[in-house]
Amino acid sequence: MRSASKFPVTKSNDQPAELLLDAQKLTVNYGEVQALKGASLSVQSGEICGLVGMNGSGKSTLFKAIMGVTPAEGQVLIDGQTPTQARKLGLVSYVPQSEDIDFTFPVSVRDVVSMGRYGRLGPTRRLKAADRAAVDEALERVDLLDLAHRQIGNLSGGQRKRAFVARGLAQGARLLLLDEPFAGVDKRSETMLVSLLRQLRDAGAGVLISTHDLANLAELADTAVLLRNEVLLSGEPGAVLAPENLVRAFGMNPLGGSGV
Ligand SMILES: Nc1ncnc2c1ncn2[C@@H]1O[C@H](COP(=O)(O)OP(=O)(O)OP(=O)(O)O)[C@@H](O)[C@H]1O
Repeated sequence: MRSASKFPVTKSNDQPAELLLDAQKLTVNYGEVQALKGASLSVQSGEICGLVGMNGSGKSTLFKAIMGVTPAEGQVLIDGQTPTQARKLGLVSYVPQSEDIDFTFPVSVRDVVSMGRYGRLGPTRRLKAADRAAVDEALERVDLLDLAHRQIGNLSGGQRKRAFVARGLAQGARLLLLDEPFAGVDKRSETMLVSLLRQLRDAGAGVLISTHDLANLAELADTAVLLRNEVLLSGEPGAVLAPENLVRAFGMNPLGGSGV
């Protein structure tokens, strides 16, 4: 088990960890609703961080604030860059919740994965041989090469998630943000996604992932953050997900038991 993100993490190749996400005091208000209140968290290279909280606790808002697509008070640095700059440089890849994606859009699976290369292309957006090779490799890694021609909406839930993760692979993003990647996903896709995330982590990427699958989070994540519109607790998953903390975050223990 790796140490909490507050402390230095040493990657398997003994390279010192780099701070890939530094989010400080993020506050987001939607009119009267305070979705985020001074939330701070960090993710280092070689770290999978699990974001946990009940419905409405601000997880999706946090992802959008990190990406710079929802206005927020506070500061975000992605590999030392502002979110806008980090998106331009292809440093960060975001897989939103399925509900936030228009799957009727007339694009193929290959088109979606190719979008990961757009930041590197000129204004014509014409893929070069190296871009096509990167797209093919990403499709192969998520086992979607055979379905590359299909319209994105004509995939299963799990295949769609794999397509969006492949976009991040093709991009070579250093930081991956995944909002509920296991929701509505078949077992095979879930196993493949977990294996991919571990490979990316071991290659030095940073991963922030929200999930309701608390039972398996401690095995997947190196660190965990408990959110209830503010960060209640962050650190080693076993400690963060202790029953009494889950009761604080959810008002009950979602894993069962009395909790306290
Ligand atoms: N565009 C919006 N306008 C107004 N309120 C919003 C908007 N988006 C989110 N909210 C509110 O902000 C709060 C946080 O929502 P958010 O979607 O970030 O939570 P979440 O933890 O991702 O929830 P879930 O697990 O259900 O996806 C909720 O009270 C929600 O109703």
